[in-house]
Amino acid sequence: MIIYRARIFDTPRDPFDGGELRVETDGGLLVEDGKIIERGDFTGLRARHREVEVVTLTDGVLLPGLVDTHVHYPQVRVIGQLGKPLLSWLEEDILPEEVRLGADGYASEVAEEFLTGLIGSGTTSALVFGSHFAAATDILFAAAARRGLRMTAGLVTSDRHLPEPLLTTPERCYADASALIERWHGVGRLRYAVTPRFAYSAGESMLEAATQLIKEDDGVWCTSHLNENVDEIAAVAKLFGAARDYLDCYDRAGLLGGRTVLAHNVHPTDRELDRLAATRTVIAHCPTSNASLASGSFPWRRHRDHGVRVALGTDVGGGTGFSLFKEALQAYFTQRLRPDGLPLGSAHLLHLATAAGADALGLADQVGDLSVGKQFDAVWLRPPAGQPLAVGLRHARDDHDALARIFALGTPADIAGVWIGGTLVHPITGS
Ligand SMILES: O=c1[nH]c(=O)c2nc[nH]c2[nH]1
Ligand SMILES: [Zn+2]
Repeated sequence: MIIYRARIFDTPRDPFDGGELRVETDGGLLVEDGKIIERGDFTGLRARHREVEVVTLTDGVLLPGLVDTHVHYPQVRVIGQLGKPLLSWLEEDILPEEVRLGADGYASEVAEEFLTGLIGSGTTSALVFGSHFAAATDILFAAAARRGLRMTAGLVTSDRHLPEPLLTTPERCYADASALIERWHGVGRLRYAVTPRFAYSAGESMLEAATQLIKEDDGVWCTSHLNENVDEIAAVAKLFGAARDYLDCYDRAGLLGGRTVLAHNVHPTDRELDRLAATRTVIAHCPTSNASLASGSFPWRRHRDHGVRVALGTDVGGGTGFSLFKEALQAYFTQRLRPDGLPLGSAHLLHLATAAGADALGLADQVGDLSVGKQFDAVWLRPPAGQPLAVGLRHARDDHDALARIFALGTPADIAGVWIGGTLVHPITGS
């Protein structure tokens, strides 16, 4: 057993529904076998457990592990290709890089870089777009198992409009994905997600192959893209003549539901929002990507008014990095700039980057906050002395203000420690 002593912030209840920032100013978490078994004021906890080792994290703030609901493994080396819209960005910058993952050695290096980027940014759970190559996707799963990441991922599948090496057939998709499910789904912290890239590149039979995989193993997840860019939406409408709208391409195949996460939805119709809510399908909102690719600004109020579940994704490499602090801040900026924008405070941002993601990924019983019974997935933010975040934390008016400083100023360089299931996965430096 270990007691972690820290200033602890988390949001067990959604601030949109009356929840508030929960704070332990000098708190303690008693952790056994990776699970939090007691929580409270440090002095009281210590008095009840005098023999237990104490890890002192009192400088800085301890947060729940961050949850990224949409991020692309093969794109870590091409983050930051600025100035293009979705389809030309994919064709010119992204897909040529994704072809390179056909070489296993290349894929192994990229997998390590990807996981270092995620974990070093405080992300402890993620829904990850794998590679179009089964071997490269297998390499990702193996690397994530070694690092201990709580990861849901899958083989990305397409049968049109992409470079030939990235294409497959519904039969091959089914066989390759079945083998990966057999090997990885439910192993440790890993799960499988069927991953048709988007309706533009995955035709009806490819979507149906995905549905068949889900039907055969009802614990398998599903992820794809939706309504990101106006030209993409027009192209999809031409390809799926019988579909009512973009969402209907997935709906007709039977892919919607509470274990499906669709990225973007920047340009939804009201009918699509109704249908997303009725099926409990989650939208992964990816604001830096939406701004960088000029896809549009996320109509979050309409999603809320319709009752659609929304979580946060970095969408690396359309997004500009792995940090969910930056991503949440961009979500805040986007809503500030919209006439109908949702007012977001720092507690909303923390909830979005942690508990909302855990709920979206069906992990709310395990992670998302630092309550008793949850796994010890945690991020220790301890900015270097004298840096703006250290100054900001010292001069913050109150806890909400301190949390706002974290979102405004926090970067991976401020993260001193990351734990997943009680195991330190990103070293505590200099303490
Ligand atoms: O943001 C995105 N990134 C991608 O890699 C992609 N592929 C299809 N649609 C996409 N959108
Ligand atoms: Zn994406």
